[in-house]
Amino acid sequence: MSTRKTSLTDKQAKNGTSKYVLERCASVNEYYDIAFKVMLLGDSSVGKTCALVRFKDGAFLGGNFISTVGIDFRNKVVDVDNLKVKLQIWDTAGQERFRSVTHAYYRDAQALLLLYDITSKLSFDNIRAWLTEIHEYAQKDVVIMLLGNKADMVADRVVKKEDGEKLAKEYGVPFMETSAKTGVNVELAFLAIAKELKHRATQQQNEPKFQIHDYIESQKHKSSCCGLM
Ligand SMILES: Nc1nc2c(ncn2[C@@H]2O[C@H](COP(=O)(O)OP(=O)(O)OP(=O)(O)O)[C@@H](O)[C@H]2O)c(=O)[nH]1
Repeated sequence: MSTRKTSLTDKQAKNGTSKYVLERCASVNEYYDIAFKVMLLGDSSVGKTCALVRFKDGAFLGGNFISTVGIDFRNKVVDVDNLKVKLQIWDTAGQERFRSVTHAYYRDAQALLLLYDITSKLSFDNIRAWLTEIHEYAQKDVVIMLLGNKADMVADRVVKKEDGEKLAKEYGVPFMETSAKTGVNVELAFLAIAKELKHRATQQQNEPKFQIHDYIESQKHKSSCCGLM
């Protein structure tokens, strides 16, 4: 965990602010009913940190790219069916040299958001290797969601949306395309995960199972008027 400070400092330096540290202290005391650990995974530069900052702060970290060092986390409490659900979201370094550090955190995670970059074929091709790693190190019943990020970069797209859908179907995981830059589907991805985890933890025997795929589709359609996809 000695690496966490380094990555925070790097990203703060980029923003010229130390507000993240203050926010983190405040959020430690924020009231919640139930908490879950979520991890962001995927190749370096696919947009894991930006997706987290978009969800947490509603902002986009543009400018020069500074790679995460090791692992870092941020908390966010969301309302799910009148319960306060705290998501402790771990932002991992995509670079190969930090893999052994991040492996140690897999086992505690209840959900994994696995990202690729729609403008990078390599990041998409590497998803299979990430899934192999997940099956090796994560809990058997971990919730996995596949995200094709940078959906705003239409002109540079090299991975078709249908290819993302096909891969997700093959592994039986939910999928959507996101943009940390415009915010498209970022909140929906985290909320769908929060709902799935909350339902798993509190579900009564006679209650119908929460269907994450159906939820995502219904929300996407509901929001299509407002720029979501
Ligand atoms: N256009 C666009 N750029 C993005 C998006 N998400 C991230 N970026 C840019 O992509 C670069 C990498 O983003 P990061 O969030 O730092 O990537 P990361 O996956 O955390 O990378 P590592 O920390 O090395 O694992 C940065 O220059 C971001 O500004 C997006 O949705 N759209």
